[in-house]
Amino acid sequence: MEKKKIIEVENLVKKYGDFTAVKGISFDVFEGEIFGLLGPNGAGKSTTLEIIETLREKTSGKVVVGGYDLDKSPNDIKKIIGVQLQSSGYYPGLNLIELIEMFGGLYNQPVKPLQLLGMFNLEDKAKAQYKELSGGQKQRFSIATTLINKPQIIFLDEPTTGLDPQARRNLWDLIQEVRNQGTTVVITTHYMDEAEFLCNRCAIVDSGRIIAIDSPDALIDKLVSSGFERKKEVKKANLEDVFIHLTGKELREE
Ligand SMILES: Nc1ncnc2c1ncn2[C@@H]1O[C@H](COP(=O)(O)OP(=O)(O)OP(=O)(O)O)[C@@H](O)[C@H]1O
Repeated sequence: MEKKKIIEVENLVKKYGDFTAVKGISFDVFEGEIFGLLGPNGAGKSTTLEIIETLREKTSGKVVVGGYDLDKSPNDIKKIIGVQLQSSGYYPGLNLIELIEMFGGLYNQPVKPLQLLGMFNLEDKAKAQYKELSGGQKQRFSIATTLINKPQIIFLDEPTTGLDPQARRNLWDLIQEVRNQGTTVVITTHYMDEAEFLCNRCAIVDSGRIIAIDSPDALIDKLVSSGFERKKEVKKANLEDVFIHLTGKELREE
């Protein structure tokens, strides 16, 4: 079956003054996949994401999201996407239930705060304020809020940065669950293990260009077939396995 394109990016360019941060990149995201943008600091990942999210002006190129052209129908795009807010967007006086109700009001959507919080293991924190949450809980809440307007696509910019191994793995499961429920996920990350675990396909971005795009498996196979070998023999476990084995999989932040 032909996979349906939900995001089409063609020859996207972004200049900041004389500096060209995004140098004519093109890629498609298919419906129902987890698509990763990987790359070193300053590669242009966030810029690209923010343009697709309608939060930043592009210099040139074409972007189509859910069939809507960014130049003609940015407001239609806004309605079908879910974006993580900066922490400053969470009014300090409100608890998690009240925040979800407020966003539901803004999006004109009926919400079931406790059900949403339950999906993200936050029902115990329903009456807490955002600032009282641990790092992992904050990330889970911010991903939960991306779902309030029942979007077709959510965008996650480095969702597990700064989290401990248990919280990261827990978030990976949640992101997969969101995708399994039918939402397309676009994610940026610096963690290659994360991309390998989560992404159906990923684009590797360097200095504003896409230098490779495929499934993690295919990218690895291509490197191996070129004769690449790891210098050190790989052990059957790594230090993270030791850590998880010793400290368990349960979340520690509660
Ligand atoms: N508002 C801005 N004005 C000028 N230059 C900017 C602006 N925003 C980003 N840049 C520059 O554009 C380049 C790409 O930045 P961007 O944040 O998109 O990279 P990134 O791949 O997301 O990096 P990181 O992994 O560090 O988040 C960087 O060189 C950055 O300094």
